[in-house]
Amino acid sequence: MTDTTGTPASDTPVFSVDGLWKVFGPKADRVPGDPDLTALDPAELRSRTGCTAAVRDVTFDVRKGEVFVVMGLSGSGKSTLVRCLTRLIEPTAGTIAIDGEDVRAMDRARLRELRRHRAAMVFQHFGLLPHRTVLDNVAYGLEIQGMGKAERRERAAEVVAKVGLEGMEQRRPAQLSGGQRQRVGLARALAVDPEVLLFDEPFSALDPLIRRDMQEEVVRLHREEGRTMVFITHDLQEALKLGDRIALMRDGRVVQLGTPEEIVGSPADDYVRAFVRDVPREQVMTVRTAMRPAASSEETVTGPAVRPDATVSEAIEAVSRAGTTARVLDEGRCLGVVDAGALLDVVAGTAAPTRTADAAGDTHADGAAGVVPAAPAQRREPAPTSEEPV
Ligand SMILES: Nc1ncnc2c1ncn2[C@@H]1O[C@H](COP(=O)(O)OP(=O)(O)OP(=O)(O)O)[C@@H](O)[C@H]1O
Repeated sequence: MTDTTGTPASDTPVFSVDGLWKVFGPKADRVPGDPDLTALDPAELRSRTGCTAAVRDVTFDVRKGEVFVVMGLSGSGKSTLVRCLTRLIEPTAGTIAIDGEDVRAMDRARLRELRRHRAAMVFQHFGLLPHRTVLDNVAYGLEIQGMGKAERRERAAEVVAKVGLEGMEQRRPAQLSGGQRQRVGLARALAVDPEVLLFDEPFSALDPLIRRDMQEEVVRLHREEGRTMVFITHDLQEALKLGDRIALMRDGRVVQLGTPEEIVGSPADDYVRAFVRDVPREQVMTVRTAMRPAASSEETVTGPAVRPDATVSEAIEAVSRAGTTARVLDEGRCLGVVDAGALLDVVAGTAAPTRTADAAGDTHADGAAGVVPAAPAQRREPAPTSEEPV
C-alpha cells in the first residue's frame, strides 16, 4: 500500500524489534540466554522448566505507513508479541524501539504517554462505556488526556463521521450492532491521532459480511491517512487482504516475514506451504512473477497493457481477450511481457519462485532485470492495440 501522497511507505521504522522473547513461568529470565533450553521444543521446555516461550527470538521492523499483519494459529504468540510492543506485557529479553526510542527503558509516565498518544490499541472487546453516548465514548481518550469538553466533542464528532457513524452520536452502545460498536472502538483509538494503530483481532467476533465491511473500512482509512497499522489476525484471507507485509508466527517464532505475494509465491517451509495451499494464487500474485523480457521490439508495442501490480488474474483476462502477449507498462515504460503459458504456470504453482523483493526495485530502477525500454513511438502515443493498463 502507499501513503496519502501516493509514495511508497518509507523505510524509517516506527517499531524496531530485535531478539524479543517473552517467557511465561517460573524463573523465565533464564530461558532466553540458555542454549540448552532455547533448543527445546515448546512441549519439552514446558515439561523441563514449567515455562511457555510465547515469543521466541523475534526480530522485525514496522515501517512508517505500512499495514503490518501478525498472523498465526491460536496460541502462536500473536497477542503476546503485539502487547510487548507497548509493554502491556513485559518482555523477557530483547530490544524494542519506537522511532528510535528504547521502549524497555521508558518510565511509567512515558509508557502511559506511549499508549495514549503514540500507539493506540483497538481490541476485539472494545470496552465501551455502556452509559455513555457514542460521542462521549469516542471522546473518552481525549478526556483522559485533559482536553476541554467543547474541543474534544468537536474532535470526536469528526472521527465519528470518518468511521461512518454520523447520526448515531447520541446512541448508547447497547443500541448499536456489533459492527457499529467496533466502529466506535476504532473511532476512539483514532480520536487521539496516534502514530500507529494496533489491532488485536478486532473483527473476529463479527459476522462475515460485517467483517468484510470493517476490513474495507480499514483499507479505506489507511488509504486516506497512511497511518501505520499493526494488525493481528488468525485469518489468512484477512492477512492477505490487509497486509503490506505479513509476519507468520508458529510456536512463538516468526517463520516467514514478507509481502502477501512472497508468502504465497515463495513459502519459507512446509508449514507455510501448507498454510497457503488453498489461496487462489492468481488473485495474490502480480504479473511481475510471470513477466519475461520482450522477445522482439514488436512485443514491446503490441498487445494489451497491464500495470506491474496487476494481479495474474487480471492479466489472464487481458491476454485471453486479446489472444496475444500483454505488455507490462509502468508510466509508459515497457518492463516486459507476459504470455498465457507463464500466467498458467503461476496458477498451477509451477512457476519459478517469485523474487518480489528484487522485483520491487524494478519499478524504480532503470535497467533492472527484465526491463525493456519502450519504443519512442509508444511513449508518445499508445500502440493501436493498447488500452489503459488494467
Ligand atoms: N499469562 C500467561 N501465562 C502463561 N502462558 C501464557 C500467558 N499468556 C499467554 N500464554 C501462552 O503463550 C502462548 C501464546 O499465547 P498468545 O495469546 O500470545 O497467542 P495468540 O496467537 O494470540 O492466540 P489467540 O489467537 O488464541 O489469541 C500460548 O501458549 C498461551 O497459552
